[in-house]
Amino acid sequence: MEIYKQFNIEAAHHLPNVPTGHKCARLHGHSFQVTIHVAGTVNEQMGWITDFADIKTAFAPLYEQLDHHYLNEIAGLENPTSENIARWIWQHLKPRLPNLWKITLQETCTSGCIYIGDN
Ligand SMILES: Nc1nc2c(c(=O)[nH]1)N=C([C@H](O)[C@H](O)COP(=O)(O)OP(=O)(O)OP(=O)(O)O)CN2
Ligand SMILES: [Zn+2]
Repeated sequence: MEIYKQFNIEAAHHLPNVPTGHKCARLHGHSFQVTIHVAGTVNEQMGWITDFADIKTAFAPLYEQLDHHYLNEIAGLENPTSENIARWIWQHLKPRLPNLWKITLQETCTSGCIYIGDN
């Protein structure tokens, strides 16, 4: 079974490697929606896979680094595309949340990224 918890992150960025004239070369902001998916078996005593609060606790240090920040200034996010942000979250979260299964990162209403690790 799979459970998830959503987080909203307000952040600014620009994309440094886009062609000249691309709109994303300019500084702009997004209300990113990050969804952390965890998979596992249901503990029958508790009736859950993992307490949602444990997902929140594991994600908290990353949330603090990302929310209301300029993403390009974060080590490893010099080119903060949806793909690179999702991968960065995975790399930092997986050691703290071993049953991490999938990260969905919605950048705008119509665009985003789904990442299940580079396995
Ligand atoms: N594969 C990717 N393509 C783009 C990314 C990305 O992270 N990965 N990022 C951007 C920009 O950050 C841009 O702000 C968001 O893209 P886009 O969907 O083009 O934004 P709009 O809301 O302006 O989309 P419209 O549907 O044209 O209104 C660009 N590409
Ligand atoms: Zn953008």
